[in-house]
Parts: sequence; C-alpha cells; structure tokens
Amino acid sequence: MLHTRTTPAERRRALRARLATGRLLPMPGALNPLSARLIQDTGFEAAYLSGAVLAADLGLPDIGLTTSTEIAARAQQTTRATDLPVLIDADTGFGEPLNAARTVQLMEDAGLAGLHLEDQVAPKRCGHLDGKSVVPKEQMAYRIRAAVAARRDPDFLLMARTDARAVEGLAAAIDRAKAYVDAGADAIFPEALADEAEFEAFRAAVDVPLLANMTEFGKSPLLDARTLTDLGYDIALYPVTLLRLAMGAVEEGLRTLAAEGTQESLLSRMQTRSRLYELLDYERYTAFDAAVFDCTRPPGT
Ligand SMILES: C[C@](O)(C(=O)O)[C@H](CC(=O)O)C(=O)O
Ligand SMILES: [Mg+2]
Repeated sequence: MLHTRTTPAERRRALRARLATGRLLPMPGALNPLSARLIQDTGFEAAYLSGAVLAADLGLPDIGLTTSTEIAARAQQTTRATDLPVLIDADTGFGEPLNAARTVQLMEDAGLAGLHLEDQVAPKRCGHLDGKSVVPKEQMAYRIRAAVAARRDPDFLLMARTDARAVEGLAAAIDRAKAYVDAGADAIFPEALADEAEFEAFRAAVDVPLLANMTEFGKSPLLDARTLTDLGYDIALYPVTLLRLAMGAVEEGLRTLAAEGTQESLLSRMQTRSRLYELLDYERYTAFDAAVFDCTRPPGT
C-alpha cells in the first residue's frame, strides 16, 4: 500500500547482486509509474526509464529538450510506485561535466539504482538516427570521472553509453568503452550495434557488464534472450516497448471508438476494473480507511 517496502540503497544492492549472478537481466522501460508496478507484478527484476519515453510522454522528440530536474521528478514518482531497481537514461548528463555530476546526485535523490551517460554532443539525438556526433573520448572520460566523484552511494550504478559505432566505427567504439571503464564506468551500453558479430566483438573486448539495447525499428537486430545469454550480455533493454504497445492499442481504440460510436467491441482488450484495482492494492486502502474511520467502535478501543 502507498509506500514501497525497500530503500534506494537496498535496491541498488539488489541490482548489483543480480548483475553479479551473470544471468541475463531483462529490463523493460516503464511508460509511467503504474506500468512500473506492472513490470514488477509480472516478475521482472528491474525497470528502466527511457529518455525517449520521458520526452514522448511530454509530447516532445528525443533531442535533449527535457531537463535533469524534469526527469528526476518523474523518476521519483516511478521509484515510489515500485520496489524494483530502476535504471535511468540520463542522456549526455545535461551539459558540462559539472552538470553530469549534479545529475548523478539528483538521480540518487530520486531513489534510482543507476543511470547511463552517453558520449554524444548536445543536443543529443536518438541513438538509432543518422547524423549523430560524439564528443572526443577524453571529454567523455572527464564526464564520467565527474559523475563518479559526485556519486555518494558506491552501489549506484554508473553506466557509460557510447554512440561511436555509428560515427567512428566498431573499433573506435570499443576503444572508447575501454577508456570509459578506466574512467570509472561500472558498465557499458554499446549503442546501435549492427549485427550479432558486433555484439560478440564488444563482449570479447570489454570486461564489465554489458547492456544490449533491443529497441524496435532501430539499427540493431532484435536478439532474443537466449541469444543474448549465449553472447554473454548482462542486461537486455526494452526501452520503448511498453510505450509502443500502449500507443498502438490507444490509437486503434480511438479509431474504433470514432468509427463505431461505442467502445463495446474493445472491452475484451481492456485491462478490467478489477485488475487495475488489484494492481493498485485498492482493497488494502479500503481496509485501512475502515480501521481508521470505524465509527461503530466505542472510543478508546
Ligand atoms: C535507449 C534510448 O536512448 C531511450 O531513450 O530509450 C533510445 C531508444 C529509442 O529511441 O528507440 C535510443 O536507443 O537512443
Ligand atoms: Mg535515450
């Protein structure tokens, strides 16, 4: 009810421990706090907050328009709704290395378990679009060192993302990843790898946990969990999957409603009132209310 049961420190430890098992960790992106609850309820062990989803939620493209305080506020709402460790997409850190440092502290305060910072120049773009640019390797290493220095909880996961594959090629991306690990990154997110062989090459070259971005309609193939396990990846990310599913259903539903003048034919595809209430733990709120406001009890009992 209301509150979650775990502290941010416990969730960070849980994420670290889960990664240490070496088993692939599937990580769906929440589209709002309620969906984070559903991710937990379905049995997933971690959730993600995507920059693309956070922007789209506000009706904005993913080009670095959202601010660190804006996403921290949404993150806090999300971490209040679930006990899962949540990893957030912190884009470029929202400015200079000092801004990245402040971003780390904001995200720690929002109860998150970790974040990733990328090496794109600002304004960034979606990693699966053409025309990206990256900052020099040394500048990104500086960004990471600033983030590491600002971190107060050593269990807060600092992941570095490199967008260099599409700009400078695979070898340069691997070289950058190694430099980012040397700068203190706990894990690496190689963005927009082209095929399975590239995923394999990255794994062979880098020693820390690796995230595979399984975003739809992008540049990378959609590798299934078994393949990613065989490749030795640690996190399978589904950043925008829930938003795309939900928006697909919403769009179709709106068309049907407009065409048919009733939602009758849509009912079987809707989450029912009772399932929603179950997810919200409605019954326990009602029971709590009854205990507090039970006027039939004699005073003092
Ligand atoms: C992971 C990502 O950074 C995100 O914001 O979710 C995006 C996902 C997408 O746009 O499909 C990215 O890969 O750049
Ligand atoms: Mg993003």
